[in-house]
Amino acid sequence: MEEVQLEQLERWVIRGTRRAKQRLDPASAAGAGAAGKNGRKTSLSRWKFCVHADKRQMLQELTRSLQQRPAQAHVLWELAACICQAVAADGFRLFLADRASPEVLAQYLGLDSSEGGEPKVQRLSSEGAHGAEVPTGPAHVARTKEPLRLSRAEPDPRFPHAFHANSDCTHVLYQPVVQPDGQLAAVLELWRREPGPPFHEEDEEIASSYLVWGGIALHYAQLYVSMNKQRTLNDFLLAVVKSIFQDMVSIDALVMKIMNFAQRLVDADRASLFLVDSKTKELYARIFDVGVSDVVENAGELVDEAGAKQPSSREIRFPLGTGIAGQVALTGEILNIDDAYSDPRFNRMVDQLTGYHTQSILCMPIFIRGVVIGVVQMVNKHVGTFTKEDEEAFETFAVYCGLALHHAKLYDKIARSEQKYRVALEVLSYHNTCSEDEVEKMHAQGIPDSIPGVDDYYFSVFALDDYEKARHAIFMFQDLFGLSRFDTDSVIRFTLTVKKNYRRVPYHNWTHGFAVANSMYSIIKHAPGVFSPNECLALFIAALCHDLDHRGKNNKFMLETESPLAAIYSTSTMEHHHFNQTVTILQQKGHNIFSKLSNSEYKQVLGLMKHCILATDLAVFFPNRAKVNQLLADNSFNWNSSSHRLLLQAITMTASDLSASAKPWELQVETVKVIFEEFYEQGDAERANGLQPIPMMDRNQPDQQASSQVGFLTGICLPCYTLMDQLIPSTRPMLEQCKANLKRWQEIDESTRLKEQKT
Ligand SMILES: Nc1nc2c(ncn2[C@@H]2O[C@@H]3COP(=O)(O)O[C@H]3[C@H]2O)c(=O)[nH]1
Repeated sequence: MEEVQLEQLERWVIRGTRRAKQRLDPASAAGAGAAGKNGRKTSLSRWKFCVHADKRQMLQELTRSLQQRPAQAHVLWELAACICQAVAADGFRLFLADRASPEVLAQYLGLDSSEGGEPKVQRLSSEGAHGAEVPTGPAHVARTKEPLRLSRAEPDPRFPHAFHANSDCTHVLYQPVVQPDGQLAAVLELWRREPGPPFHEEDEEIASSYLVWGGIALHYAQLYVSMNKQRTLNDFLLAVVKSIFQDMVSIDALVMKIMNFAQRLVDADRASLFLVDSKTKELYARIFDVGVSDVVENAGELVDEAGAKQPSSREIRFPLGTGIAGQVALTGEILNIDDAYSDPRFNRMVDQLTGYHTQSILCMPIFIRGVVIGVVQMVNKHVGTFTKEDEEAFETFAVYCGLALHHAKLYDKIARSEQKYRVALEVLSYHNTCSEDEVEKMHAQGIPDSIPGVDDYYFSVFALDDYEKARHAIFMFQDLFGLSRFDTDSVIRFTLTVKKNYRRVPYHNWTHGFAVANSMYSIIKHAPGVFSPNECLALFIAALCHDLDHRGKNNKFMLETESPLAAIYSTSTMEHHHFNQTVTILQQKGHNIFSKLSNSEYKQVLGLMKHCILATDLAVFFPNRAKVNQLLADNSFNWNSSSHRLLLQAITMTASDLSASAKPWELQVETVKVIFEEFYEQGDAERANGLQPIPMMDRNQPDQQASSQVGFLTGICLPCYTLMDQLIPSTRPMLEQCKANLKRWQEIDESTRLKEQKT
């Protein structure tokens, strides 16, 4: 616009249009050219200076009206008024073309000021519907997309009814309004009365030239309208997505909102949502008749006067495959039907039931993971029938409807399984907590003030029954921490419930849990001041609980057999579970032994306990050992560093966990017996699962025991107690006994080999 004169641009466009016409239809273009030569001068200069020659002004006016009301019909109306003035016509009529069937014209009557500026149109059809006569001139121009000039004095035999006897117009010019894509947008009719001159080719040119500019305005009008529409749509979709994530509870309201918007978007009279009942292979109305004031939501129920929901006797439900909706549900394909009653698939039953008259239908499937779960139906477009554009817009909404429903289903599922989980937990907690009788009994019996020898590194746990072990555990707790900061009943209850939550497996049972707690007690007792009181608390309770609910199978087994536990925790699977079990017990009524701790202390102790229980995974020991070794080699172990202290706690946990290897020989042998029994049970289970157990777990290779013990003590236990000896020298008896046990295992291994060589 800055580089080129308006008139120059105009000439180019007109010439360009002519050339295109010539290419399409050389004969008629040559004829038109000849007529031009024989007729009056066709120079544009003649009208250039007339009323609206300043098209800049016209464009400005059009732009202004566009901003106020960017509807295409209105822009055309404004343009027609300009042309009418420019060619000095006495009046005009504007016929709008239907994009789907351009030969169907509707007369645009401008804006109705009585209805707040609503556009008024009168539909015309070839039969002259609504009493309106079809003017044959516009119909002809709509077909040919060529201008047409008629005069009363020179009747054209093709249009015998062009001039009414009672109308005073004597000359008419019909001008097609064609869009850049070649689609007919409208036909403009201009007329003159006596004594006005007939229209000439020059008038056509003037009109064409205006239409060039009008085309630009129209183009922008459409861009503006679609941009606005898109913005509204985007805003709405964003709101929908937000709602899906934010107010999960009001999903019904959300679906309703989506339906309402979709209905307005495609200008439908009613909208409904049907869902597939996969059990009965039926469709039923979930939301029916959006668009009327008393929408029936969940058509299986109706709301009575008092507001109570009552089952409806007229629930809308029909078999899959019946009707348009049923067809869409069955095939998963969109159906856009102009006249429902002339479609054999239409199910008239619903109209009979509701008394409503269905005309046009736009029906769309809703998919969840490729399966049709329902259909959305838009009924009766207010003007005309549903277009391709409606289909496209509607498709987006169907996707969002699906998304909302999918979320609703998932949410419902989650809510239900949460309830189920709670019920299961309730049942479990009843069976997995100790009885009040047991608490009472322990209470009545009392906790001894001292138990000689219990803090000895070589203390034997085998002499005690399960109940006595619990009593000893409570004693050790009381001895380490006193009972002033703790509720005695909670400590008793907690210990008895921990006992109950160890399974009856050969090795990882209550005896082992108790033995590890006892070793931890001995370490703490022999090293006063090494650990802080809260560290002691975490270490002792972690040791007592460190194998809660162990199933006698290791982490590798859990992973290989795809246990749900391994799905939750891919590393340190069982250790995470042991810690979770500990927390679960603490949360049971009357079990929170830490209830008197301050919030920050509680948090600290629980955090340390988690660290300590996770440290019993031997996979964690190796890197820990390397780190501590390095610190000791560098002489940089810092007792005030919290990370160094965490490392020390982790090694102390391992030392307690493996303490059977540091017990006198008879106790070591007794423990190894049950360890191997458990290993063999795992080996059996692996075999049953089609896996080959490692030799140590293969009950057909019992000769492996001594050599495995040599390996285990050399590779893990000795390094652990050596570290402990360096960090806490009072633990030396553990190291010494471990060395002695290793020697015995080496001897046995040696003799086993000799026996093997002999046979
Ligand atoms: N071979 C062997 N393994 C042991 C012995 N004591 C403990 N373990 C293993 O060391 C592991 C330490 O962590 P877990 O208690 O989970 O499981 C234990 C056993 O798998 C033992 O005396 N011999």
